[in-house]
Amino acid sequence: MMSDVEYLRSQLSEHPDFPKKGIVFLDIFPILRNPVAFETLITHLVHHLTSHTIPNSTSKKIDVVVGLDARGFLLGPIIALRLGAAFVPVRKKGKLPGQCVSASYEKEYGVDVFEMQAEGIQPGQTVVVVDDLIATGGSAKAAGELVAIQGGKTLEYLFIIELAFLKGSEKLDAPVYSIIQSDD
Ligand SMILES: O=P(O)(O)OC[C@H]1O[C@H](OP(=O)(O)OP(=O)(O)O)[C@H](O)[C@@H]1O
Ligand SMILES: Nc1ncnc2[nH]cnc12
Repeated sequence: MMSDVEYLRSQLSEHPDFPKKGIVFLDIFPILRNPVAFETLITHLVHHLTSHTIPNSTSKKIDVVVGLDARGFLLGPIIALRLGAAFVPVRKKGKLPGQCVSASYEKEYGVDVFEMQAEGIQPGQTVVVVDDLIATGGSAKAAGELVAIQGGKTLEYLFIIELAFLKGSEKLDAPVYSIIQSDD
């Protein structure tokens, strides 16, 4: 029988030269189109978070799930509801009302800015950051900075896919958990 990981990997689709030449785009949407695969994905991530497997974590209680614009919004709220935690979005600059904190991050061309509402995280709260994929780690690093500015403690960064050869996890201030690692 296939493991969860093998099953989820079999559901991904690869798109060479998208959105531009030289990039192999890994598409998670086939998983979301298939309710059995989507349930397997969410159950796998929630089980990971609730089964004492976060390295160096003294408490398994998670106060806040932070999801990254845009595909982290498809996973974060579901995980937060299953944990009984808050969901807080990180959005691209200029989209969130009220007082915000901001952090810049590097994209392939130039810089972009992420924001979080200032009341999103209280000092001392425990946080996991969720996104579909980590490539260079720039987006996740900026999200971690927003958590730290607010006095939150990031316990872990969670992804479906890690492009391991880019070593994005080395930029981050907490452990990374990814279901699928891609080495090319
Ligand atoms: O590790 P990094 O090099 O920062 O790249 C990872 C980010 O890139 C993708 O989003 P993208 O910036 O394409 O934006 P989108 O979610 O709006 O499509 C992906 O969903 C991550 O958020
Ligand atoms: N190769 C890739 N596939 C999907 N999303 C990405 N975001 C950054 N790199 C990506």
